[in-house]
Amino acid sequence: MIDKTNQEKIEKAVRMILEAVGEDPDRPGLVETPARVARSYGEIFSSLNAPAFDNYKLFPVEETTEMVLIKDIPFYSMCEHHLLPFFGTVHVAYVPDHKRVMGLSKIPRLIDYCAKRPNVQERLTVNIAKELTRILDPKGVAVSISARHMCMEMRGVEKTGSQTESSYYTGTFKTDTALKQEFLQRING
Ligand SMILES: Nc1nc2c(ncn2[C@@H]2O[C@H](COP(=O)(O)OP(=O)(O)OP(=O)(O)O)[C@@H](O)[C@H]2O)c(=O)[nH]1
Ligand SMILES: [Zn+2]
Repeated sequence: MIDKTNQEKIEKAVRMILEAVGEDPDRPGLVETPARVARSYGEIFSSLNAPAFDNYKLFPVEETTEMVLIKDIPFYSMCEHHLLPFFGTVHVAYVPDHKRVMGLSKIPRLIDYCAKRPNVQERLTVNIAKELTRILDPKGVAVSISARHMCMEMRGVEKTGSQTESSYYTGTFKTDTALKQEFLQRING
């Protein structure tokens, strides 16, 4: 949520942008636009004003499994260079330690937390792994992201449909080649 002062700040800025690009911010279709944009920025960048991610539950287990993998998690973020969206899917795996696992729904929540701020894809990839490590201290984490960047599609080089892939591995995913292969096989199969 954005407070009243910042809501008004964004509204003023959007009004100025509309004027600068040659629009009439007072025409009926646009009069509510600055306020709408301000509210939507409140959602799109919601993690900027949020405290550290603490909305999770850890559950004790009698025996830990091998890799826990959640794949094809959709995400939306904003490129920090152009403030245009980039979006796609995240695959996250971790090997539990300390006989505890994370509530499954909290992993997509954690991804949203990392995504809802200005980003580059590489930092988003690393941040997801670092947050999971902070929370779970697992034996290893693997994060793979495949995304489409609107700054490369609707402007600039205009490479429609191009996909940017990034990955980050820690712990056993770095040291155990077979484990990493299994992760890659599972996300690609
Ligand atoms: N590494 C990385 N680069 C990104 C990401 N999102 C956007 N970019 C790039 O950031 C760069 C910014 O380059 P600049 O030359 O400053 O900006 P620009 O003149 O708008 O560049 P063009 O997009 O090539 O027109 C571009 O090459 C974008 O493709 C990202 O998530 N990761
Ligand atoms: Zn961009």
